[in-house]
Amino acid sequence: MCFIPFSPLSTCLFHKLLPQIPLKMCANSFHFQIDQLDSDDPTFQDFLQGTSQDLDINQESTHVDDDDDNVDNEVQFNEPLSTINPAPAKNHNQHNPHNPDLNKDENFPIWEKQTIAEMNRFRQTITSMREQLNMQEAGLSSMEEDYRERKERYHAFLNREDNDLSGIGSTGRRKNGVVDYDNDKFVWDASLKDNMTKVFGIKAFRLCQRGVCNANMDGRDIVVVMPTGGGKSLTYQLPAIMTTGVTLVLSPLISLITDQIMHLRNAGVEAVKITGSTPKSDQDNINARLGSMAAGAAAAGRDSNEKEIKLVYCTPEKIAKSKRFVALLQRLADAMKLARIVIDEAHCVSQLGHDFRPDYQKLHILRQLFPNVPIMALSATCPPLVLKDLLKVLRLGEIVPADNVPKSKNNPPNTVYFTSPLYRPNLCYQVLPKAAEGNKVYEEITAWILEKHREDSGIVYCLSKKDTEKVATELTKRGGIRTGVYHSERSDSEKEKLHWNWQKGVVKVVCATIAFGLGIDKGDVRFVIHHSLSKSLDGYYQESGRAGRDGKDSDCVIYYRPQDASTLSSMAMADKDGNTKLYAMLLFVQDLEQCRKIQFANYFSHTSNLSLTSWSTSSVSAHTPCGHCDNCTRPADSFEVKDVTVEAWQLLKIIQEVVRGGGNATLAKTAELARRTGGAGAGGGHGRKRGKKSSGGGKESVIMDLDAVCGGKVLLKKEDIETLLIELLLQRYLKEQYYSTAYSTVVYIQPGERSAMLTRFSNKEALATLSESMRLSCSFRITKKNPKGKSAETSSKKAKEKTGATAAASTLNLDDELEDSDVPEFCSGIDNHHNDDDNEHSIRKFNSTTTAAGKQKATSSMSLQKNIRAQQASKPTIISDDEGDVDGAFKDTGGNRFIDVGLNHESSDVDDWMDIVTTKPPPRKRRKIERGELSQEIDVIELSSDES
Ligand SMILES: Nc1ncnc2c1ncn2[C@@H]1O[C@H](COP(=O)(O)OP(=O)(O)OP(=O)(O)O)[C@@H](O)[C@H]1O
Repeated sequence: MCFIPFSPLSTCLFHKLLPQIPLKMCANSFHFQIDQLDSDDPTFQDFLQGTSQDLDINQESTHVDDDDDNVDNEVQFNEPLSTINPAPAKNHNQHNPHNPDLNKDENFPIWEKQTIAEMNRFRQTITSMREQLNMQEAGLSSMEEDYRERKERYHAFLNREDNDLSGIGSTGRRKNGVVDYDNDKFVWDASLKDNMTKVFGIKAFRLCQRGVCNANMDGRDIVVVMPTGGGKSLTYQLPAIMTTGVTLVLSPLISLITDQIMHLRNAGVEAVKITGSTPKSDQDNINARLGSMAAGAAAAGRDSNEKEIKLVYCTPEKIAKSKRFVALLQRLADAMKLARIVIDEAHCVSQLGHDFRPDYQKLHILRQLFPNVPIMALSATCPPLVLKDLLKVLRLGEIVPADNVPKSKNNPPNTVYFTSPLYRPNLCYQVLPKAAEGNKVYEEITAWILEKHREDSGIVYCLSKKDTEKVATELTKRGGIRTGVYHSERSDSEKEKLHWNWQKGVVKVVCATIAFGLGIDKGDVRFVIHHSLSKSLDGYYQESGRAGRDGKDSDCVIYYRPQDASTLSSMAMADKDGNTKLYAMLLFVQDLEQCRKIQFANYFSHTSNLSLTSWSTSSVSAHTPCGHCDNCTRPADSFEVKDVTVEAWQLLKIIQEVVRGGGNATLAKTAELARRTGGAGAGGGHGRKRGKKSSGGGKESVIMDLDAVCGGKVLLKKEDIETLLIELLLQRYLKEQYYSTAYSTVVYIQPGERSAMLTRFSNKEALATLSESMRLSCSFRITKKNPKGKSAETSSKKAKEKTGATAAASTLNLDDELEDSDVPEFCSGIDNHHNDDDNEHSIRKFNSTTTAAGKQKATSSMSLQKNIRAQQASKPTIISDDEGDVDGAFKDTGGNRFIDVGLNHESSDVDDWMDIVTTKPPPRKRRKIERGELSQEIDVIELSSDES
């Protein structure tokens, strides 16, 4: 509304000359409709030209009055009513002596000029006011829309069957001041379901999807932990299409983004991506569309038929690097058009997670830049420290469970935490023994696939790029299986082609490193095979979870042999908590008795904020065996639990002897040595004896005198010895020692902190005095009839009878023992981990459990808690070789003997050198091994001529 002071005379003249313009009288002003002030009107022109000379337009007194309902288009003459008396021309002149006398014709030219100038200024003012008002109108209509929506919700709430007026504040509020997003009724319920079916073709919510959608619709900060394939995408895509504005989704992989965009577009949802690979013209177009959303489409003059963008996908790198994009988001947020920010695979935020991405850490700016925009973090695995880190990095408030959210939003607002049962009953877990020879492994995997899933899609995860190619070739060669290879060195176009071929079923089996799979949305993956162990149980859960996303029965198989542990260990040592995580994985695969589901449940409920209920379903509790995994279905005669106290003592004695002589031994070589295989016969003397010269001339083999060292060879199969060695490692009777060279890391085993509990006995007969509780037992697979011809079942039963109580008692006893040590206490729950980062995984305890047959079996696995403590107590020593020579594996202890038994982790097929060389410390003139020969000769040491 304009207030322009006119002199009373001007008012009268104006009205007289332009009677078509309505003159309104207000309490103290006159109004002319500006619309009718047509500059082309001849009368108006006349007025301007000749008779309007007394208009006194004061530009500076013009102002906008937003409160007035008559908005604009009126000019107000804010003279008092009394002054419009026609008589007052004189008075006017008296009041305003500078005004010329209208009756004097000679003054007209001056007035004319002044008036025209004034009128032009007046017009400009009106134009600028119109613009301002248009913009305000746009803002007003969006506020009206918002208001209408809220009003509807409010009325709907009042009409709810179970409404409770004392809780009103927003939808879904209950009397006791909390919201239950999972169960309360909400005004958008019907529309949510409608859109889910119509747009996404999904008939019913599953897991916590409904609750998450409700919390999203209510503008909450949210953390969602749902299993892979659980349906996390729907929980933000559905609210996105139902709310005003755009949802920003940050996702780590371009392939994943492309996949999501494709699905959304097929569903008719307007989704776009802005990544480094988006062509500039596309980016400009998207930016322009978002810009017009921020400005209000009408104001920006965009095509009204153009669909509004509902989801924008980009990588975290884009946020970290593009100021222009961030500025655009800010404009959207200011215009209340940034509905929410979704962070997919949110565990990548944390360095403690298994997929850390540095650019995710920069996402802390989101809360700073957009304090009012809700943030949603999604993940499939989120251990407590990762969750804690995630909340910290993203500046999210304290978490509250989804069924008990305080109605008032605190500052900072609470984060609503959703978690779903991680147990997926359609996945059948199995650990199969892996043959020592590579060819046999390929043969077995091929046979397994052809027998179980001849026509199905699957993934074979391998440890190295080389392995992926080898396995793929072998599967095709041996079984005609159509395979593809995926690893980080494949080009983008190769990866894209493989994705396409796999989706279409042209490629049946993808042999890949773990780079493959994050976010792959292929529902009918019927099997996931691990050619080697995963580095952690979290990783394994995630990788294996890519099977059966459509809910149909699928297989998850690990081929395991203990030697792989060395390879993994050398890789894990560089990671924070790497060994702790690997040990959990080893406990999983070593266990032949406890249901896999229960193992997962125990692990995750202790290592993450996930309660055990995450592993229960509506029908079964977390500790009810799944009934279909290998351990639930394992025939009783296919494994035996043996008392291995003597064998453990022997192995420790051997390793002790190796170390005493200044040598090192790998797991594989210790197993060979213990069985007196790999070369010459037994010797006497100090337990070691010079063997025959090697054909190379400079090398010398020495075999340990097992009779002298440990009363004879260990009477177990090689693979059983390896299994036992892993068990001893997990129970701190052994520890690892790493030897790093420029090319690789070799893992040796050494006596651990608990070894003295056995090695203090001088001979195996003396072990008989060991109390039952101190004896050790271990489970072994039975692949053939045992040598004595007894049935495996009988022997197994006997063994169990003999050792069952022992194992349990041993566990207890060891726990007691540890109570006095100064190892920190372990606790569960996120809050208890504040000052105990290293203990993250130390709080799980594997219990013996009921098998499918309903029998309580003794387990040889001691409490993992103790294992972890062992880890902390005995941090591995890393010896580094400054020279970087491979042959630097030699360890000079200053004595006369030199023993080195090694394994190169880079090749699992290496026929490792296992000789023990007795000699004085050789002079440092050893042959430098070239890169090409590394895998074959890592531990070869050439002696000087005088010692040969
Ligand atoms: N309620 C539902 N009923 C049936 N199918 C569903 C439901 N929700 C999602 N899906 C389907 O399940 C599949 C997996 O969903 P989605 O990709 O969202 O899983 P995710 O949790 O993101 O998995 P990942 O962590 O592996 O990325 C999709 O094909 C999706 O259409």
